[in-house]
Amino acid sequence: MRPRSDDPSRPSDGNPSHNRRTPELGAASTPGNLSAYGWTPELGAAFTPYHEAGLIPARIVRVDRGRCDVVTEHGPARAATSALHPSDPSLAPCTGDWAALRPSLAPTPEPGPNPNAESNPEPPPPWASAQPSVSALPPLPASARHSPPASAQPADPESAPVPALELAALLPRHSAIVRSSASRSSHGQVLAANVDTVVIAVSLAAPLDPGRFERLLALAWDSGARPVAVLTKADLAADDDADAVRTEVRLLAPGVETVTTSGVDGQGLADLAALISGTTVLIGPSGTGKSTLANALLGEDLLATGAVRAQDGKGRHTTVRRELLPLPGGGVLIDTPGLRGIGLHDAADGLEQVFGEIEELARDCRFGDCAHDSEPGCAVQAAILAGDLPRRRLDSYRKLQRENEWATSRNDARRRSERADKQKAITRHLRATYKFRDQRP
Ligand SMILES: Nc1nc2c(ncn2[C@@H]2O[C@H](COP(=O)(O)OP(=O)(O)OP(=O)(O)O)[C@@H](O)[C@H]2O)c(=O)[nH]1
Ligand SMILES: [Zn+2]
Repeated sequence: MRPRSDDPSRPSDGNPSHNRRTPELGAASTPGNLSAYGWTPELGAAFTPYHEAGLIPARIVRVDRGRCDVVTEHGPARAATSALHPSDPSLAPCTGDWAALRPSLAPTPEPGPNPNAESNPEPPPPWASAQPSVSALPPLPASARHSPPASAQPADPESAPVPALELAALLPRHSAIVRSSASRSSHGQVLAANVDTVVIAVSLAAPLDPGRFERLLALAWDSGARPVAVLTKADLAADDDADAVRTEVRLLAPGVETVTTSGVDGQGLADLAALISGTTVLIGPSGTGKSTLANALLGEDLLATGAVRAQDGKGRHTTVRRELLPLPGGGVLIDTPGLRGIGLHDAADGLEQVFGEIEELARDCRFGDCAHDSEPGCAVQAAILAGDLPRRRLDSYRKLQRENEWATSRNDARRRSERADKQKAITRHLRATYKFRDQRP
């Protein structure tokens, strides 16, 4: 089992053994430190130009206003995100992103009381002399080194000192979990980047909601990651009921690996650990046991489960910390609050994959644009009549398509209006320029 010393988000709890973290960090700060967070030779190759420019690679652990927690070869650090301001929020830095860091151009204020710092002064970085393998990289400025928050409460970003590092660029993502945005804006919001495995939790203690499962499956496929279905709370289900749900899930998700688990008797947890690889996220309805699974995979109670969850001012339960945590068997787990209760966004490809049998039938419809209603020669309706396709599947497909089209069209409308705004701004600028020129003597 890997030592957990490089875990940037482990809360300090006053336990003196945890306060010995800094020297341990040094020991773990070989390039292997970053490979525990998913660094690969391919990323190394993609990073070459940044490396040549003197930038250092990092993975984003958590983002808050203007700052983010990252992990680098040298250990955890804090970096400003202000140098990156993409007009499309879906390109904003997010948990799981790989980034290139450079020393911040912003003046570093006097080191004041840092709410993130531990009470004991930090010794000089042990990697500076002990790790020749990393000395080729610029060492982190002292003020950028970062200790995990002293409590689960996130530090007030306004009062924290300006980090001495900033994100200079994000590496291209190979996958992303995107949520359709809240009503104020119509951009998709990326909840996790560079995800390899999406674990969809389905509770055996409640009746299966096929539509909800199909929606999550579409989202998983659409992210570019590999879905895995986990049937949780096996201890609460009669064997026959569990078998029925398993059969239905396999029908809904052909080719998707399925495991049955219980957080109470531990069944299936090792199988799940063996099934996931790379960067993993857990999605599923509230109360299905995601935190319980996460804790089992992590081997520690790092994430709050239902019983001890904090409540925010609105009386809602919230998972307090946004995290990216290395797993004992390799790989990392991302658990962000937004991943809970996720919707659908631009997931057309994922939907076609989930409803592959309908797409296949539709190829035999007489009309290319058949809506599968009452068109003559509709192969989909024929399959329903013949009992080969449950009507519910077609209804669910349509419902999710409508939802997806709505999210997509909102996004398109937004892009159009942004283009128009930009054009107006240019016109205004030109007008002002002409006016200035015309007024000159
Ligand atoms: N009997 C039984 N209870 C479980 C199991 N897994 C989780 N629970 C309980 O179910 C409740 C919800 O579990 P969580 O792990 O917090 O569920 P969650 O999916 O993380 O919930 P949200 O954070 O609301 O999304 C808790 O009371 C757990 O103790 C299980 O396998 N068996
Ligand atoms: Zn048809």
